[in-house]
Amino acid sequence: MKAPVRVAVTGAAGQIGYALLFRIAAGDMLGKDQPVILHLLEITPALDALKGVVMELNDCAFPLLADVVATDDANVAFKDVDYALLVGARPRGAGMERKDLLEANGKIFGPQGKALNDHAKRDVKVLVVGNPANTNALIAQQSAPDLDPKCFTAMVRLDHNRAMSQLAEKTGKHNTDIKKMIIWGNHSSTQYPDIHHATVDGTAATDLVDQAWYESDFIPTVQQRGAAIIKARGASSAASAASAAIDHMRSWALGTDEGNWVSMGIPSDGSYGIEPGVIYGYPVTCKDGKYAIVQGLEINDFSRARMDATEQELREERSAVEGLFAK
Ligand SMILES: NC(=O)C1=CN([C@@H]2O[C@H](COP(=O)(O)OP(=O)(O)OC[C@H]3O[C@@H](n4cnc5c(N)ncnc54)[C@H](O)[C@@H]3O)[C@@H](O)[C@H]2O)C=CC1
Ligand SMILES: O=C([O-])CC(=O)C(=O)O
Repeated sequence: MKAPVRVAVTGAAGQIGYALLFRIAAGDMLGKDQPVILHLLEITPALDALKGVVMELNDCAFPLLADVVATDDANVAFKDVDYALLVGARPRGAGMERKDLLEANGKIFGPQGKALNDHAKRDVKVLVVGNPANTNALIAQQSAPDLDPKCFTAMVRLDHNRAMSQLAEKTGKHNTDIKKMIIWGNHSSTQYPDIHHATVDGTAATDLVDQAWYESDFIPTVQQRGAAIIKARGASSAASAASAAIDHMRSWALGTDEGNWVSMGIPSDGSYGIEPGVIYGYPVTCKDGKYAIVQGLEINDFSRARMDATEQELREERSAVEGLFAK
């Protein structure tokens, strides 16, 4: 049996937390041979609710759950952690854009970035889920000068999965037939779901669907899916978000499949002409616990305009939060 690894989850008593913790403890994220110690962070008023979640975790008698730490202190929550899923943040309501949450949520991520800087393992893998995820990840990263910026990622995997599902439905195929989907940019309504490199059961996706459907149906459906869920459910996506978080971390830790890639929000290194530093959705392959941007893809004018628009939004969000980087 492997030695246990430490996995921090913030907002552990929230909706996504409730859909996430039990799957991590069951081995869905890091494998059925990897014991985990869960470190659960909540705000003080939610500690009672968190106690109930811990009771339920214990009641599952999971073979892989080695221990649980429940706390309202980020310094305790991030002590020696190998993985950190930063979920705890307010969700948006109907009629809001995710960036409207920056004021309420941005201030959470400076102190948490600093606590990670001071206490986490030096190769910690951080996934920011709390919205607006890309810019919150930037705030955390900028507040952790002693950690490699590559430790910090934001979730665009839910968008990636949504895009695969839409394309599968349109072409009458299964999700597993879709390869090489891309979400470029921000987890927001400016994100650019790109099918120019995608294949469906080995055939180029662009040969199977027409431009009108791509432009006027597929792209807006994927961009607006979060809002559509809020309208239908009266609450933002939780189970699908938790599932995407599991997918993101599993790909990063255990690797991507040969001949395929996934989308991750990562600090830009300037690839594809994107402003260095902003946390931008890129196609990546993962191996041995590291991700690498897929290079050399041909970008046409249609794609370029959309990649630039979502980059522009990320630059604006960055300008708005520079005061929130913790020293
Ligand atoms: N990146 C993505 O694809 C997605 C992101 N989200 C975002 O995830 C976040 C969480 O969503 P839900 O779980 O549905 O919300 P929720 O309101 O059910 O749960 C959030 C939890 O975070 C806790 N919390 C608040 N501040 C905290 C702090 N400083 N430290 C630790 N915990 C804290 C709250 O007490 C609450 O229990 C929201 O910002 C939502 O917009 C949701 C879906 C997809
Ligand atoms: O739309 C929201 O606010 C929640 C979210 O990020 C998503 O479902 O993609």
